[in-house]
Amino acid sequence: MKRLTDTEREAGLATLPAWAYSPERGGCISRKLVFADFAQAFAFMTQVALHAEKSDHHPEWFNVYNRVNITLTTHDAEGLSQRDLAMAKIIDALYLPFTALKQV
Ligand SMILES: C[C@H](O)[C@H](O)[C@H]1CNC2=NC(N)=NC(=O)C2=N1
Repeated sequence: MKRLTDTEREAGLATLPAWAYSPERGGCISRKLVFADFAQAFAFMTQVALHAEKSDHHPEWFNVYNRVNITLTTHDAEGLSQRDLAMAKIIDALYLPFTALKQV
């Protein structure tokens, strides 16, 4: 898997406004998500995990109660690849139904 060029990365990130780019570890993107409670957070993580296993691309993540912080990078590419952008899109889509359930 090829690492994205600066132009490819900028074009890709323009379609992922919730994700922040960091040059750490050759390049990665992260997003922080909030849920109504732990059950909702873990239900979401289960859906992401099933997709990650199917596509052999796995998130680095941190969960405490209703918060999930996710980082995506591609080891083979030593930075950001198309696979990270594809995974970020899926994560955004899977998160959407949970935002409606969030208690404010
Ligand atoms: C051997 C296996 O295919 C690789 O280690 C896969 C597994 N999951 C992965 N996940 C992520 N995020 N980046 C990778 O480069 C990666 N590589």
